[in-house]
Amino acid sequence: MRIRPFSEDERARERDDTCAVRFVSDSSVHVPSQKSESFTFDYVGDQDCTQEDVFESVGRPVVTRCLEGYNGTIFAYGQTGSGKTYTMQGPAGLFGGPTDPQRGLIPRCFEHLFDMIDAKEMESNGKVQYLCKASYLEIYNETIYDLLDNTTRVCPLREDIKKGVFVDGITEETVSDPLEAYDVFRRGANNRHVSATAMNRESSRSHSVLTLVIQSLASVDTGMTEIRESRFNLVDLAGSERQKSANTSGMRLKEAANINKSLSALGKVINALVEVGAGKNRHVHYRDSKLTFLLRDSLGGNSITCIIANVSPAVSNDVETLSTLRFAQRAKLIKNKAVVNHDVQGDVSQLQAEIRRLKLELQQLKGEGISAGAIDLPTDVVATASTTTTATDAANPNDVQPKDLALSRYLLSLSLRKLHDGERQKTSYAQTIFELQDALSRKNEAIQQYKLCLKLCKAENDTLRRKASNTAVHNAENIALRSELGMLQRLLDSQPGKSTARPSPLLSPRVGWSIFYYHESQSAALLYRIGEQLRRDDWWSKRDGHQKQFDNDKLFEELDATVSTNHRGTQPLFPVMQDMNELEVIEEKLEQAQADIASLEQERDRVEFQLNNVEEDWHTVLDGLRQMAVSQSTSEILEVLDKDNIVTDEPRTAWEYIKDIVHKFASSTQSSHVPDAPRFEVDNGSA
Ligand SMILES: Nc1ncnc2c1ncn2[C@@H]1O[C@H](COP(=O)(O)OP(=O)(O)OP(=O)(O)O)[C@@H](O)[C@H]1O
Repeated sequence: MRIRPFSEDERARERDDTCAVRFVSDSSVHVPSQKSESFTFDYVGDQDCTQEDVFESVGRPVVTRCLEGYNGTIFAYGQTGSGKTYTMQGPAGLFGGPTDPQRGLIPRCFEHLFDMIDAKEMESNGKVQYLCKASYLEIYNETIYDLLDNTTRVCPLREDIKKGVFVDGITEETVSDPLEAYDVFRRGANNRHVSATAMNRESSRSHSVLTLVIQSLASVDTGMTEIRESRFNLVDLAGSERQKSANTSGMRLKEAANINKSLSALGKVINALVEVGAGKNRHVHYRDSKLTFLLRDSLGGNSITCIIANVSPAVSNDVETLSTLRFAQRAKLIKNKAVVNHDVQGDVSQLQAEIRRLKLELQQLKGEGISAGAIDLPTDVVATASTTTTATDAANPNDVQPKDLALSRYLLSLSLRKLHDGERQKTSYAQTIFELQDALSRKNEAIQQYKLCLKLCKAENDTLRRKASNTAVHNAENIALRSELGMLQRLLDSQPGKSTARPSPLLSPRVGWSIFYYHESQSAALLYRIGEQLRRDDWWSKRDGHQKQFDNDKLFEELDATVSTNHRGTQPLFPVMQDMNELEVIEEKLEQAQADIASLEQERDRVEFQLNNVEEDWHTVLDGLRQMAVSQSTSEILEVLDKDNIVTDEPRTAWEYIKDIVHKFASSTQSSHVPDAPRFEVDNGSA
């Protein structure tokens, strides 16, 4: 674990420069502001830890083992801006060469690697030769790019039984000294996706993997050639970040989402491997991300793997720091099984010679009382040895040379390696079987889901069938209703005084009920109900998707058109209600009309009452006039009436009428005769 120094920004922002991580001992720490959890690591570098310190504790041992033939991987893991790139490469843009104290782990590993290669080659007097090839890739937005190819070529990830997981078509450049290796590294690093985020001005937006394939050819005494090949991965992961604090958007947000997704896949793989290590039966989802699939061997297989957990000293980052420490602590529980990757080659005569020597070796071992079983040789070797021992013994028992002992050890090591390889193969087959079983169970789940879907579809189908048969019943009912309508129509048409003309929509059975417009209200009410039934059927038919059978809307329109053209100038008995709203409007109008009628009737009563009063008044007037006529002449009566203004000017006809009556009374001998009360002409407007 490595804590980087405070950055300028953090110094300005934090209230004091107390480090968020406290040392409990040389190799264990805790984060006081969070839960007091302690973490123990192989090495803890504080803020003063140098690049040299990191190299000595991680780089040197791994490079040394890689030269022996082991695969090796070094990861830098941590929150964005925590110092991963600084640790692996050095300060941004620095490729200053072997003298720069700030250069990171990668350049230092190159230097150590080639120093050791030189030393070994010299020591072996040319019997051992090394070959180094470098490739450099990045995983950006879940796509693998070859960083040594300026065309930013996308490379597919493939799997092969012999080669394992590999990047197809990636550029591999042979490097024979640190300077050539620096050059490859510099070119690739310049092609990386880097951009400024709120947390880091030069944030790596991808995971980068620099791989050195180290091969060695060594001539052994027997004239055979031993080949060793190891892969050394130097991985600078992209930093995890919280979207909120990273303040990213658009493309940056997509990058961040992909980074977080692949880091979460890495976390899950680590967790699963820890559980597998604890004896649990877990499937490890290497294929969930390109990163975990590419580095499958480094994570849980044949590799010596180190993770450098980079953390920030700032208290404001303590949540991320805690998460990094927990990740590293879990990863530390994984136990990989690293083996030397070697093979032996030789021509036929060399191999035959070796077999002869091995037989002698066995013979000697037998002579020394060491059984093949005691050294756990493969049974086929033992069998071959026992069939040939007697003959060899008899021929020349003293022929065994002391150097055959070395050969025997070699044979033993070969056998053990074979066993080891067998074991590895068994493990890999077991893993494949496990993966297949997992895939199978997922397929089974999918099949179950399909079955469920099928069941639901069938149920839906049955419902539709049932509805279809309901529709058939409705249709049958419709036909019956139509024939009933036809019959009613014929009945009504045959009534005297009724029109026998058929409206044209009757040609369409569905519109048969338009005969309302020609029928008595009793029949029309019945037909109206039938029509409503038809409309309801029509709605159900539509709902069930059977509206194709009748284009009812058109028919109803046709019906309305018929109403307006064919009703022979009379109002239809029952208007066609296109919808309930129209019905409501008409009902409202009806209510309004009824209210109007009621108020008119009131008015009529009032007027009738006044008329009665007027009639009574007239009787009184006539009585008065009659009495006056007994004692006074016509002119005298008229004079009195005129003088006292008894009869006003309005209406004038009343005055004329009174004069007429007075004359009549005067001329009448029968004073009891009472003329009728006058009738005034009332014009329509003044009612
Ligand atoms: N040990 C250190 N000493 C001095 N400066 C450091 C150290 N570690 C990191 N820095 C500085 O901190 C800044 C961020 O570091 P760096 O870019 O390595 O972070 P990172 O973890 O790679 O971030 P990202 O995931 O965003 O790429 C850089 O300016 C770097 O130079």
